[in-house]
Amino acid sequence: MIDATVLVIDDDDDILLSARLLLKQHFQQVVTCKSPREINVLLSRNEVDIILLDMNYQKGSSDGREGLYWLEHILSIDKDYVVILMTAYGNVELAVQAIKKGATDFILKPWENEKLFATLSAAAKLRHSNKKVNKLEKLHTSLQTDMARRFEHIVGASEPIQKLQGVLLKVAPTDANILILGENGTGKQVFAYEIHKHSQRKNGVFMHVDLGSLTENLFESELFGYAKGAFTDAKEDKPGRFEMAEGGTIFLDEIGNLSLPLQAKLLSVIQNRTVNRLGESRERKINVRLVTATNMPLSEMVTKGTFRQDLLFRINTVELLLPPLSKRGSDILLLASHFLQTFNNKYHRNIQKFDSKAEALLLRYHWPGNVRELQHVIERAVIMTDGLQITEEDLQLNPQKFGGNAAPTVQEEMALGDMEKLMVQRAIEKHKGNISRAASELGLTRAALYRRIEKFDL
Ligand SMILES: Nc1ncnc2c1ncn2[C@@H]1O[C@H](COP(=O)(O)OP(=O)(O)OP(=O)(O)O)[C@@H](O)[C@H]1O
Repeated sequence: MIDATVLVIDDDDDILLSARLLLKQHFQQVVTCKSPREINVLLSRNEVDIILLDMNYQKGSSDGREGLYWLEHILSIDKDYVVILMTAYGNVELAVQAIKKGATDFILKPWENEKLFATLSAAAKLRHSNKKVNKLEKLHTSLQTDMARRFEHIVGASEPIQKLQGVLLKVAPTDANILILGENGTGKQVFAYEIHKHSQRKNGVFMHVDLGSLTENLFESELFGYAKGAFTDAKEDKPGRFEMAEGGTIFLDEIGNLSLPLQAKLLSVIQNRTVNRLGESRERKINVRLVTATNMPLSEMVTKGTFRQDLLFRINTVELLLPPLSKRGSDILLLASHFLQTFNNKYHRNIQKFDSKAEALLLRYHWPGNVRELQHVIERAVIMTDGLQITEEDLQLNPQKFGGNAAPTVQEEMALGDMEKLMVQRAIEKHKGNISRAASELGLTRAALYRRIEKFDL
């Protein structure tokens, strides 16, 4: 039984009866009616998928004009209705005209049952895939809107940020590969999305892939996809992220974390602009714009032999170096006000501003965690503040972070929690704020390390 509702419209009772008898054996629901004037009511009452529409209604008419009129009317209600026209007169001209106006197919009366069934079951398939595409388009639009809301826009009026925005606007519309460098939390992802938003691909997908979180095993299946049976759990064919980003932008974050063998695999995809799903020999062409980011010093890594020079040359057609927050002057206050607004909305608060001492502290502090840290500090302050202004105390900034040498020494009776905090602090200092490296030294994932930084208020 085909899961579709067919509406048959014809002024001849015999036709309606034989259509009903035949079609109800195969289709979930069959609705019939004698006059196209009932179309509006019928379409609003039933979830109709296919409409089988006669071309002539008035006695003696055979030019099919009425049919064309009602066809247009139906498609003006919803262009995705699948309409099959029928007529007793074999008129090729009319068929062509009907198809041009959006009919899906045409059938001659008297019909052969097999032919009618074949036409309608093909129509049901078409309707089904139209519905699927519609659903996916809606999902895509809502994801895009959601994404745009999440990233909003780049906040910053300082000279370095203005310059970067100028470069961004120049290179975004080209298809050049862009490498974004900068410490953790400087806004690499925000810039990557901004590039996408100003590119020719802005209506396509923006696919973010955190390479740092992919294990060696998952890398290929996740990025390039796999064929059914390629490995035990491969129950069906699955496209990889490159294919899913078709026509859009793929943002490969933490590219400095890739091992040399994986760098070679990625290079070959970028060079050939094709992917091979695991377990499949076929090469699939890809059309994606590549944006990459890392907080690691890729040039130094090339010198040390831990990053391939040819891969670096492929990805860095244009390089954007995001400055640490402490080098952005009064952007700190702009960003702080921006986050104050965001969290006022989120927590239904109405805090007006920062008092002058709090502002001075925000400007003085050196922000090792950059914009992300500022965001967390303001969120916490919005939650904790009782008054209408955020004070120095509300910011709860750790004075140890002002100097470099204030780290505590290990004491014999140090509590476990303090010990953990000290280890985390030292690892971050040792790697100059490079979270990925500190995390790998501590044997933690980046997310786990971020949780500890939050927990210990570092
Ligand atoms: N210029 C900016 N304007 C507004 N928000 C920003 C800006 N820069 C960063 N943010 C916000 O700060 C947070 C951290 O930014 P983002 O994730 O882009 O940093 P990142 O450099 O990609 O970090 P990581 O290296 O840890 O992945 C995000 O919530 C982002 O929305």
